[in-house]
Amino acid sequence: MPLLDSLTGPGDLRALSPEELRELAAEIRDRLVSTCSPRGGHLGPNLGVVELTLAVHRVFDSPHDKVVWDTGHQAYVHKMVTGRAKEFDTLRTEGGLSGYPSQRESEHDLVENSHASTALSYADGLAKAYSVQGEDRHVVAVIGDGALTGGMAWEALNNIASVGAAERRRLVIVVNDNGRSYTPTVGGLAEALTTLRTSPRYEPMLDAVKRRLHGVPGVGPAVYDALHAMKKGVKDALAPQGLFEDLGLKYVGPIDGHDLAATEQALLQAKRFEGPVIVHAITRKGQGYDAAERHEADQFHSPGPFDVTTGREATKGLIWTDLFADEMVAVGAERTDVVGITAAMLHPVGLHLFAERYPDRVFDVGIAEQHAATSAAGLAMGGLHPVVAVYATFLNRALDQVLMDCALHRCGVTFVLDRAGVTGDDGASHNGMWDLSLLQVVPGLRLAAPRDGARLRELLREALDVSDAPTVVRFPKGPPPADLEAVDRVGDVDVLVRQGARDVLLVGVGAMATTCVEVADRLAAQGIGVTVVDPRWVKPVSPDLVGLAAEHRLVVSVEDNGVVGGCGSVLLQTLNAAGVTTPVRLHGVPQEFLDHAKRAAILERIGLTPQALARDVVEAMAALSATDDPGPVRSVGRA
Ligand SMILES: Cc1ncc(C[n+]2csc(CCOP(=O)(O)OP(=O)(O)O)c2C)c(N)n1
Ligand SMILES: CC(=O)[C@@H](O)[C@H](O)COP(=O)(O)O
Ligand SMILES: [Mg+2]
Repeated sequence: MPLLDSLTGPGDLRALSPEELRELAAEIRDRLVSTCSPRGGHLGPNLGVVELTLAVHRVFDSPHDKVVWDTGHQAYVHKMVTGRAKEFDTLRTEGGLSGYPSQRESEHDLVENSHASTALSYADGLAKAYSVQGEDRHVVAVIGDGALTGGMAWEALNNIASVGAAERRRLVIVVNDNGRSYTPTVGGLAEALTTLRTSPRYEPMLDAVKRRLHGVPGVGPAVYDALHAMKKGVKDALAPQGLFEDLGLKYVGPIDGHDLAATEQALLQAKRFEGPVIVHAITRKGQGYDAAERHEADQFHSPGPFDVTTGREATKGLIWTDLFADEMVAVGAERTDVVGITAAMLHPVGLHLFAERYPDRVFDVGIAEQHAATSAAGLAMGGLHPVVAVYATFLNRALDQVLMDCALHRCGVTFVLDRAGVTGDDGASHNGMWDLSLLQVVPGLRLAAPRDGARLRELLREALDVSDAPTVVRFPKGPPPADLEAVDRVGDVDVLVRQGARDVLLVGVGAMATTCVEVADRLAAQGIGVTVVDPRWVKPVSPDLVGLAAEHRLVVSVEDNGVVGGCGSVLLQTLNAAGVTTPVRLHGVPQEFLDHAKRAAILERIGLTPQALARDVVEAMAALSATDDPGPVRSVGRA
């Protein structure tokens, strides 16, 4: 049996010899590659933390000591060594292991949120809790150099470094510094880390002294502390004043995060400190798998399925992002005022082609969506039209900036939200099911949801023509449907199907318009008259949509967003305010945290399929015909 499969928990690691640890690290890497090959996953980040994870779990005593992983995408090794190696082949499959920590899976897992830059805040809270309760526990937070560019991390560091009580907080911050988010990490912080990373390696010299002293009778902590004091002097002489020491934080490193003994040594040293301490580990994303190490775009940050031997990824078909990327290049040639902003995701959000063509007109702000939004307001005030391209779920943390910096000042900023709607594989905190609800509260903001590639191009350009309010264009993960031409247009509402009597008005939001057309086909077979419309701009609600609703017996809205506060809810409110009494049924994503699974499987489970929707409409029409009342306004799923 492979050593890896014999592990029952982190305690087993402490009994392994250096040779066995090297063998285990190799087995882990093989398992990472073989498991990610057929299904994709965060291979690069996890290959980079094999030794670091082993060291953390050998030096600290999880779950008594708490280990927090920032973003959590690099916790596969942690899962393997905390008793889940045998089921690791179920990674990111429905009902199997999540791709992020999961409290339901293990007592060793704590933070499930995959939004970056939060680990230090959790750790600060945990360390305070244990200090207040007088509990003798360590808290270890592992945070990447990319996540360290996020504002929350610095809010936390400011608190962690506060003098006084901090001395009693046993908090070890491991900076996993591989110099990259997807692409190389940007900004002054990154440059400072690079300086530290490349500073004269006073560590090796010091380690050489320690190794010689190791095992010498009488050489104990006091000697090591004296060495540390000496190191302080050496470091000041050889290495730039610590970025972190200016904050008053103890700093250990930089160390080679792939040298297990050195990493353990540094963690042991940190463990002996009473107060917060930073261990700066230098690692390499993709370490140990040539195809990942050589992958120039992002070192296999999150590849799709790939061939183990060649490292070649399965060809990805056309996705919505590609259409956006292409249109931005075209816009860039026509509009010199248009600039792009990414939060450390240049390729994933599709700004890479624009950046290649117009390198001076794209700004990578690091993992800093709040800064992205407000700096966009500044860019607009300065006479440009910024396009802020982020994944929908990551805009959540910048709601106040959209509201009080962009909208309050009527700034012409366009937010392009990729991965809007159910994304699936990455679990609850990645589904883009919040934006259509959250953004409804922003006065003046205009929100568009294209149903296909042609409308994406149209609506992006319409958004760029709005200079006195923020605009939003949102689209889902994966391939776009075929272009679907309107058969008519009522005001600014596209009519996609008009068949039979005006029984049902099906309002398809964004990509759900195609689904609604398929629903109409099923309803026709039942003799139910249907009009399918695509509002294109879902905020504000078009008066033409209100007029259409008034002409029908039943309105059914369908959106790839949470049902609470989404487009359907707002349409209902608008109809009520207009005195239109046509009953409305809302279909959307249940207002819940959804477990990971494929997008299609989740849409099936929550009833956002033509079959399920058609069934519901037939039931409603039957009820309407019987009692002239289709039953209470229903939102699919639990609010
Ligand atoms: C708020 C937020 N924005 C963007 C992302 C997407 N994202 C996931 S991992 C990652 C890069 C993280 O870099 P780093 O912290 O250095 O970890 P590494 O992958 O290098 O181990 C990004 C941008 C996210 N998870 N959360
Ligand atoms: C961890 C993280 O936030 C990203 O790496 C995300 O998992 C990528 O998602 P896509 O695969 O949809 O680009
Ligand atoms: Mg990194």
